[in-house]
Amino acid sequence: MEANLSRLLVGLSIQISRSDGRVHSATVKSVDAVKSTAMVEWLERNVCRGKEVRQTCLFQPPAPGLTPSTTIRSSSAHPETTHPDLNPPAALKVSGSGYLNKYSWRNLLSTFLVGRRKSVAPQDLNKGNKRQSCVVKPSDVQTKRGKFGEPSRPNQKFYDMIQDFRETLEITPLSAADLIEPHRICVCVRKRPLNKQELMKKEIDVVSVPGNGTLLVHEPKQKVDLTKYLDNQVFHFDYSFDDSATNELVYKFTAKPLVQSIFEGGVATCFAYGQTGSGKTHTMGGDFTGRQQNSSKGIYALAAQDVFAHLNHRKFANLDLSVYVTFFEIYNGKVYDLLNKKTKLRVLEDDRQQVQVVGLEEVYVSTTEEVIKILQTGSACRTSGQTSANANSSRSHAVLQIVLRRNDRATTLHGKFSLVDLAGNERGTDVNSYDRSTLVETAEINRSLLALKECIRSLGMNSDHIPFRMSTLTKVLRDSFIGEKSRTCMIAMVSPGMASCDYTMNTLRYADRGNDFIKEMDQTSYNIELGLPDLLDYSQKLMG
Ligand SMILES: Nc1ncnc2c1ncn2[C@@H]1O[C@H](COP(=O)(O)OP(=O)(O)OP(=O)(O)O)[C@@H](O)[C@H]1O
Repeated sequence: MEANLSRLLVGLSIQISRSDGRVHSATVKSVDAVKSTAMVEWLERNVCRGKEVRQTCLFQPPAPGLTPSTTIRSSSAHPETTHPDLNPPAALKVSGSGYLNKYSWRNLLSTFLVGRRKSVAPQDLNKGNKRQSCVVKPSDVQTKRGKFGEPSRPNQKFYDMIQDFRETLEITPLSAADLIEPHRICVCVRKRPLNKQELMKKEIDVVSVPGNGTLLVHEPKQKVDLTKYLDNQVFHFDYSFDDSATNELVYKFTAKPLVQSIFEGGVATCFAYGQTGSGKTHTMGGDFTGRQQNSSKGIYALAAQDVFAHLNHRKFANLDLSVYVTFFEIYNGKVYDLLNKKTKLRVLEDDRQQVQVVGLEEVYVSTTEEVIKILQTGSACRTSGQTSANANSSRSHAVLQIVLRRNDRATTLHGKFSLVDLAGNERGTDVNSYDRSTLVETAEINRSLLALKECIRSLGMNSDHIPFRMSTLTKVLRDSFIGEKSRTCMIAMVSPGMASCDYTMNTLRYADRGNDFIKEMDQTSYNIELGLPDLLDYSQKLMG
């Protein structure tokens, strides 16, 4: 290349593509006419980074859907969209499979439609076609080698891509001092740390939690030509907790705000949802030290502690209330009382549609310590009856109810808080045993989780019809879904490992209720191939 022409390149703003699929702008800083290369630089989290690229790559046309000025950004205060050359259908056509999938697209939309979310540069996600990747000089994404020249972990390349991506994320972790927003339905996500086994296997952590309710899954994928790329999926929730969050922090933003509502005569429900081993019991029942569970550190005990604090508060003292607890398990559609030797109980509905669990033991309690004792007895009963404790416990729903009753003759119900450790959401095909009982068990779990989702969805849409008869779980929790004063919180737990990626995506899709805009979009059965202007138009209409 001519030296003069080379010099003209200096200062040019170009789009570069990274091996993890991100495409972003960079500036040409210098050219080497002899080597026919150019040095390009860009800022990444305030750090200047650079690469040497072949000059020929600078003259490649932009990849389909990527005009140099295509930018979609959101800021926490003012959603801002700059897309002077945005070509909607092409802009959609950026994922490895050709189009952003429905979930990425929903989240991409909600990223710039919901102003309170911080930008995680979703415009840079899911881009990984061959033409874009040609401009990357892979010096800093090359596979790192161990002592003997072998890759230092399986899937090292994906690990590097994820690390590279993380460097660009703006992290705003949730802190105890953050404001708690009132929600009738609150949906959150919690990522657990990699466990010992996963660390030993050098599992890759594929989940990032930048904060502000956002969670990213870096789904490792491979194209037909064996090129590896990340399909980065963005999800938004009311709160997202990273692997350093304590149970106390999770409690503060999820179940704690519901305690007051039961003193105001409401019905509150908190669900822990997720695959086996994702941390449901850890969150609800308390941390494990080896096999020993510290029940005082779980949401069950923290909620009980707050209930007693409220009971003694002068604001509620004149209500003259007493506290009772029930603890039961729903397994294969049947209810078993964990406070009465796992007695099987019947669920009946009277002609006023009141659902009763006949004979359920309701124990009077006056301190948190008593509740903790009851939890320990109940949990032991839950596991002692099983031969394969973990597999079985994860395939039943455990429900702790904290009931407030007036000290009148009829001990009238005042308020109720149900805390539910749901069964693992693994699909039937993923279990090891295929015998009839396992299939029945799986079908029942799927049915109840689907019913739960439908009930929460109907509740969110203020629908007159709540399909609570679809399963025993929703029947038993019927009063959680009806009435003005019902409040619900769902905590979706995810495991961070690459091996759990499919389960994690399932969990997030289940919990991803999106925002009101998304709900309305669902109702109008929108087409994911709508052009961007149509969607912006629609969103503006919705936002009034
Ligand atoms: N946030 C966390 N921090 C540290 N360890 C955790 C966390 N979440 C879970 N764990 C650990 O992971 C393991 C599995 O967690 P847990 O038993 O709570 O999963 P689960 O979802 O209830 O599983 P199952 O459905 O089989 O009952 C436990 O050893 C637990 O201590």
